[in-house]
Amino acid sequence: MISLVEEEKKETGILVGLDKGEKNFEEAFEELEELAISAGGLIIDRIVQRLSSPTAPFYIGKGKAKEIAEICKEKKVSFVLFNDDLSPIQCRNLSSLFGCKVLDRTQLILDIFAQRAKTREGKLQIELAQLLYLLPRLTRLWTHLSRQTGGIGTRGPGETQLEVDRRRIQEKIHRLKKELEEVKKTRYIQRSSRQKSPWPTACLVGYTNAGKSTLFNLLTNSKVLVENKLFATLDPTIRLFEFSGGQKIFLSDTVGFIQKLPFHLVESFKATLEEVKEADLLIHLVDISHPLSENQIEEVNKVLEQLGALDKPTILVWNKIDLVKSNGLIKRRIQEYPGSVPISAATGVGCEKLLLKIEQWLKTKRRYLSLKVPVDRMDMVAKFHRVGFGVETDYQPEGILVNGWIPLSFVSSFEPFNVLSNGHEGHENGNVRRIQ
Ligand SMILES: Nc1nc2c(ncn2[C@@H]2O[C@H](COP(=O)(O)OP(=O)(O)OP(=O)(O)O)[C@@H](O)[C@H]2O)c(=O)[nH]1
Ligand SMILES: [Mg+2]
Repeated sequence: MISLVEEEKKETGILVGLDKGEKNFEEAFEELEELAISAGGLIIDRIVQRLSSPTAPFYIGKGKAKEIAEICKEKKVSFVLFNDDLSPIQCRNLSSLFGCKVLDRTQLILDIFAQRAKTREGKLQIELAQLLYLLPRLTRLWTHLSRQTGGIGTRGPGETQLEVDRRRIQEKIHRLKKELEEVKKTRYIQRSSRQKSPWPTACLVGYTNAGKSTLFNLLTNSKVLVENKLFATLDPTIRLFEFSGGQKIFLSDTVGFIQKLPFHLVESFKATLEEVKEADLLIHLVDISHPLSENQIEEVNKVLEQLGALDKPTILVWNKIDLVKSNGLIKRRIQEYPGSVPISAATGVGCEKLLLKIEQWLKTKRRYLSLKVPVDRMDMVAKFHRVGFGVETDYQPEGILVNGWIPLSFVSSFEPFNVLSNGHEGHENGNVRRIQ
């Protein structure tokens, strides 16, 4: 529970939205408030201006801007947060009129990321995104910010770099990019050692707060931070998950997506998001209880497209079914999205079905082989054991009989041997089964 003292320490701010008549304005505005709260702010007022399009100098029109300036003075607010991105000029005009920090959606998201970044990679990426965003906005406006002592929108390079000229920022961007290249190499080495393993990687993706880390923890018995906050997870975590039948899969929990995810952020986080790009399977989690769940799917798909990962095999998972009162909604969603799976990562309901589905998918990546290997090729028997699962061996004087499930990419290396059966039948838990 938050104590009153903590409440007092929070920065107070006003939300300002421009309602251009687009659908879902209200929800996007609510999401902005959630973001502000996630960043540690306290929202004391929400102001909506209806205009068909923003005005160039003041975004919401000069009259409205003056009204807000009055409120800022009266209530001593420390920031005014806008629901869209502001141009550098709008930002400068508004902050000199309000006499406090003026933030837009992108800056806020960057700020949350800066608060959450824990690893060196995460910190480098967010710093790069902030500097890229800052560069075109580097005007006199920032001198007033540099006097602020921390707080929303000023973390990271804000306080220290603002008075530094463009050239030095560009140098820093260059350096960060180089450091990130190094990080990328390390990640690449880690990933290629995983790729040499016979087990594929599945990546949990989804809108922020969908429950990815909750499901990850449940399945892998891990303790990744779970919070009812936007962007709780920034750094990817990977664990090897073993099914009861013996198959395994690398499971990766990663950063959540959001609508209008700042472009620089996606660019800077490419090293992290490469996990998504390189994954063999995506598990797309959706909060079924969210009124805009379908929009969230679209937003996630947009980011996946930006990453070139939209065409990957994907299992759509409706999470948080424990929060849904009517079974009708769940049934409808499954009909609308054939093949999707309803679960509750919190209670574990439905997770068995999800695992079964992943297991079925894993099978499609493997083939059942049965071979007779000459006795002097024990190395191949060892390889069969290393890459296969459900492997059975029978030593006979004229050769070694082995059978089991082999990844498709390894099948050709066994082909020179006497393949007795290839993809037709398999032994599983002692039962012979026909495989399509
Ligand atoms: N009722 C209910 N709550 C859930 C369920 N799954 C997750 N939550 C809650 O939803 C909130 C967000 O969960 P996380 O697992 O942190 O979500 P995430 O997708 O990892 O979020 P980011 O890392 O921010 O992208 C937490 O408060 C969880 O306890 C569920 O099945 N039912
Ligand atoms: Mg998470």
